[in-house]
Amino acid sequence: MSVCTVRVALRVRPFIEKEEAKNYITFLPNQPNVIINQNRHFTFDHVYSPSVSQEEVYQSAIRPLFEQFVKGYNATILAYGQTGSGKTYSMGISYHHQDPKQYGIVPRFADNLFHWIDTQINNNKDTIAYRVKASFLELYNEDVIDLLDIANTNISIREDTIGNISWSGVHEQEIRKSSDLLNCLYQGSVARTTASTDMNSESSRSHAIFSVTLIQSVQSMKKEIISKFHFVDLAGSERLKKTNAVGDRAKEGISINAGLLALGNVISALSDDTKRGQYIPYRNSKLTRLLQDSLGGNSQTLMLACVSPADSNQHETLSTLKYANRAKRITNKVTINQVQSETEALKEEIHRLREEALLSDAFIKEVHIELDELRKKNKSLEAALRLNSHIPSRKQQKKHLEDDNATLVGSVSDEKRIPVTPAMTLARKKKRLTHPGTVIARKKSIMYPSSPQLPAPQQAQPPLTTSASTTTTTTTKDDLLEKHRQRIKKESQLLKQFRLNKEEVDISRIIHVFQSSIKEQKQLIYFIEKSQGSSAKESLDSKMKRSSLPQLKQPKKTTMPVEKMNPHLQVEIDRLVVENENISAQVQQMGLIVKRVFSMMNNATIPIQQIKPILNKAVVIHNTLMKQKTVDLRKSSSQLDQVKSAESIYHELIKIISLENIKSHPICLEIIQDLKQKKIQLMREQKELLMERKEIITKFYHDDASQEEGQQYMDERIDEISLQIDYISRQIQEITSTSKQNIKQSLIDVLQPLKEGELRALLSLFIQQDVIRGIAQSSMYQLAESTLYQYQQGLVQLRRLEKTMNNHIVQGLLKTPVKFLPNGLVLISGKK
Ligand SMILES: Nc1ncnc2c1ncn2[C@@H]1O[C@H](COP(=O)(O)OP(=O)(O)OP(=O)(O)O)[C@@H](O)[C@H]1O
Repeated sequence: MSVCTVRVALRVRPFIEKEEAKNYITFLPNQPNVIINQNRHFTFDHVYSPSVSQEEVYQSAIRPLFEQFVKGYNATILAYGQTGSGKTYSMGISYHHQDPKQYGIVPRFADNLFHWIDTQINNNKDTIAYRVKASFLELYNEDVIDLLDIANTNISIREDTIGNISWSGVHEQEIRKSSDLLNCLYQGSVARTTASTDMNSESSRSHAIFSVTLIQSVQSMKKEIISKFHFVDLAGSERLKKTNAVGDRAKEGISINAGLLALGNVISALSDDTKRGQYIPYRNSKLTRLLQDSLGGNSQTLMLACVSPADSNQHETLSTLKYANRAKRITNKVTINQVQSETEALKEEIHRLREEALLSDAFIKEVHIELDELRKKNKSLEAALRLNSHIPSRKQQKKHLEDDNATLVGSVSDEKRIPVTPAMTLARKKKRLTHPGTVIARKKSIMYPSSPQLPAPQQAQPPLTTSASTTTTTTTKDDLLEKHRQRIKKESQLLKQFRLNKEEVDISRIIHVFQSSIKEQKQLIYFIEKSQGSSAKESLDSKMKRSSLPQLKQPKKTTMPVEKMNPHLQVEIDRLVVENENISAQVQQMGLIVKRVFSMMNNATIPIQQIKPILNKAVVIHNTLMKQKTVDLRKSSSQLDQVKSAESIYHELIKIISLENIKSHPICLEIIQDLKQKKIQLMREQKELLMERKEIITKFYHDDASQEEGQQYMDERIDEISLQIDYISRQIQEITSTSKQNIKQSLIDVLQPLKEGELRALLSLFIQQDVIRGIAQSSMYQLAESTLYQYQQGLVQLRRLEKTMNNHIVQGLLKTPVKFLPNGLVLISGKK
């Protein structure tokens, strides 16, 4: 990584027709210096007088950037200057010149690039593949427009983890030859918003960014070098009065100035050594956001400051020179974008995996908790079963089995008391096949191997209860328990047999036998629970609950005794169980996301922008969840609860998204504080200017023509400051408002804590701004009517708010008489 400063080139265009050739700029031969009015010196990297040709500008200022661009560095040229100062002409963005000598920077760059690629291909003999893409964006009234695909509305600005800015969703045209690039330029410049103003018959009313991407694929090393070149033609900075702009044109002017003001603030922050490393207000406008990489980021940047030589534009020229002077001090940190695509992909993958791991960890925790609970329940159920039906504990069972095995050798079973389980049947079949010498003790009884080392059949067991031995028509709980006990015993015997005769055993059959056996056990438990009434319901609930654990693998379906269940009910239960599982998992995911967002918001080092994708993810989850809500959930109240909790989480999300909480993010508080300070400072400045202006106007009435210049200067400054205050006010309002629909309420919130003096200042400021705008749009002597009308309208609007304003100071203030003075000032006095 290397550090380089923003380079600045000054270009002074020739006089144009309507300008009086009265010069005030002095050029020093062979030196990059200019002197304004013989007293202000400026030094830049390049200074071009009106006689310098397009070719000279390209070769001296742009060619070095081109050389870096093809090595893999990003590059940006920013054309800055007042309306009609020659930005579009120099950049060549509005490509319609027939004379090649008049070609601007971009057409020359196109030729340069494809000539270079041809040479490379000839020299490198196909070891590197070259691809060129172009995009063309326009920023008009804070809307980003894709000039190569006007219908495209998917553009967004993204910042990766190391701060690189990328624009996604922008249409990128594949370029194969120089003329393709020029076609793009032409297509885009036709679509660009231009209009005629008093200062330029074809004035660009927007900021335009033409970008060329070069992708060099080094095939042997499987790596790519991607570099971008942005050509930025900024809209002209203009003052409403000077351009005589009204209506839409005036609105454009305000928006253009707001963008340029934000750009100026970014330049100031970056060029101020005392503020190095501090917050840079890139987010204040789309222009600065789009250009974030070119200012203080990973790009070699050249500012082409364009000025008019005309004396009448002296003020604008001076302000452009000051602007450019500040830009000189900005340092960028540039790196070659090697294998950028691969590293980006890996970074994203790591980020994604980290997030997944976080979620999985949480799920696993939840699963463990639920498992523990289930284990506890299982224990108590077993204990209850033992209590009810004398089932021996596992320890007892083991002992019992050992005792039984000891007595089983050579014994014969009683067919009435020993139920035949599938395992036993298998044993019988297996014996028939493998041990021809089996002795069949009785009809229907199980078979026992004649081999002495194999376990012999047990003796008939005495009935556990009297009913078990006497009742054969109705199966009682004790019958079943007895059956259960016998089955355990037999399974154990079978296992022993299998262990001894491994080579003859088909393992899949063993599994099958044990599966049937498990099913049998479940039937038994179900029967017992059913016979215990409410306990059956509990069992079903617990099964449902067990199934609603967050699933790391495929969810298991609840196995119910098929012959005891209504098949429709079984299907319905299965469906609900699966739904329940999904909802539960999603609710947990959302919960985690909300927690994460809250913790992120309390961390001042995390930019708000990083939080947004996570919120979006949560909203996607929420939407799927809400679709499921339409499913008939009457049968499951637990699911309704889940949906309700999902809704409450969603409302939390909505709050975050509507900036209610982001507002209290430390960065936001800092911005608001900063803006308030700036606003107060500007208001003070404006007050002083208004006083000065008043004096000038007074003198002006005394026919002191020499004051005209001063008055004009004041007007312009007041214009500028009003715009800045306007812009800052809007920003404060945007940041402090809870939602767009609720601006009135938030205005009250902003006004309520203000002291009376501050409120007066604020209101008078609003009114004065109206008056100033009125002055800008009408002539000095006819202002009274229109301004008074505007002023009255403003008051009506404020009074309308009065009802909703629960603040006696505001109410009192609105009743205060206000005097409209003929010089355009408004007197708000507390006294009648
Ligand atoms: N160096 C130059 N040589 C000859 N003519 C020039 C030069 N610079 C500008 N012009 C002419 O001056 C006029 C205004 O220039 P241009 O449209 O480029 O201004 P601009 O700064 O882009 O204005 P806007 O911001 O309003 O778009 C055009 O007619 C253009 O041809």
